[in-house]
Amino acid sequence: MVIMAAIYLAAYRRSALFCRSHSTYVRKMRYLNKLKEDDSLCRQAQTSGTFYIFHNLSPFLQKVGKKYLTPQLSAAEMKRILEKFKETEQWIEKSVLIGCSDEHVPHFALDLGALEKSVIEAELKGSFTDLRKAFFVVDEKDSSLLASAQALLRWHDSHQYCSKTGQPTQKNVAGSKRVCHASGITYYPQMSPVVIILVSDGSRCLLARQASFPQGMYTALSGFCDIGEAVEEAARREVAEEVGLEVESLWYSASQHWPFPSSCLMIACHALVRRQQLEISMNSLELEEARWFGLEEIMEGLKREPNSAKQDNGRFLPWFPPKQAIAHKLINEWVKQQTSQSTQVL
Ligand SMILES: NC(=O)c1ccc[n+]([C@@H]2O[C@H](COP(=O)([O-])OP(=O)(O)OC[C@H]3O[C@@H](n4cnc5c(N)ncnc54)[C@H](O)[C@@H]3O)[C@@H](O)[C@H]2O)c1
Ligand SMILES: [Mg+2]
Repeated sequence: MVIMAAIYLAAYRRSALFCRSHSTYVRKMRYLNKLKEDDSLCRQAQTSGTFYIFHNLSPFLQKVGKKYLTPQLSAAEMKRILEKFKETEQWIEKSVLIGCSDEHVPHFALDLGALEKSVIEAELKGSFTDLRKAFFVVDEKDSSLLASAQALLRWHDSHQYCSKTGQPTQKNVAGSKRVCHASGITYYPQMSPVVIILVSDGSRCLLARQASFPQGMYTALSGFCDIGEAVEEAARREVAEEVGLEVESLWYSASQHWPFPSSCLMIACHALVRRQQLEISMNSLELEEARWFGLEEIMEGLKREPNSAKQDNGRFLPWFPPKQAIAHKLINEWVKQQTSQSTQVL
């Protein structure tokens, strides 16, 4: 069985690599899809793949100089670590597929939460770091990879049982689904859709803060989509609920997976509100403050670092979310829009 799978895997890789009619990207996506669908192919891929490790959902990082790296362990290194703990290779079965290289080396994520953290850290010369820190200190490409790997590990951890029968669910090898064999129900990993809206009146934009935010930080309005709601409806409702304004027009900007507090799909939009009613009526159950910002104040805020925001009188000057957050992109786009408008007027 294993030999057959190995032959198949080698043949599949060869055909995928030499198939000139498709781009590298298309071949890569097809290979990943195949690994999700074919358990024996994926089990074989685990023996030649690389592993990102986590401990109770905290990713493993290594600090090299001032940089934080996210090391990938080879299958042989994984085996060595597990043997050190007198654990069998069956642990590898707990890993989930999170991507592959252009050369079709598959990448997996594995949570070693049941093993002694300090021993692994000493052995591999690094540390398991809370994602709330790790996400902001690693390279941007690595931060989105860590976020989606953690989201998938978290989903498996919290979907061990069928919500209809209470029986244990089984993951497929890639970890792209779980099945309850008693009821036949298949569960797929989920994200909660959230709209994030940068409201503008044409020359100012509206930012808000919740009491739980770090001091001085303001961001765009946001909220979870209700069941059955379209993105446009959710955006209009959230603006009405949180600041009492009516959206006149709305346009999509981009989307992002956001891992805090757990797996949201952020759908980012710009909105223009009616000029006749610009007075904010804030919902103080959800927000601590919501106000209009002019272009100059936004440009100053974008330059400000959180640790330079505190003034001598103890108050904080406004600062905005870092580049990893889609709110940052919305604010930057608004600035570009404003500055190109003023150039056009001149
Ligand atoms: N990446 C970014 O730039 C960015 C910016 C702002 C907010 N966010 C994220 O957007 C998310 C939602 O923002 P919000 O707090 O303004 O939402 P919100 O205004 O909908 O308020 C949150 C409340 O909604 C309820 N709720 C409804 N459905 C929920 C669900 N599926 N999961 C959790 N709570 C649910 C809960 O009562 C919760 O307290 C947060 O996770 C936040 O981290 C990301
Ligand atoms: Mg909100």
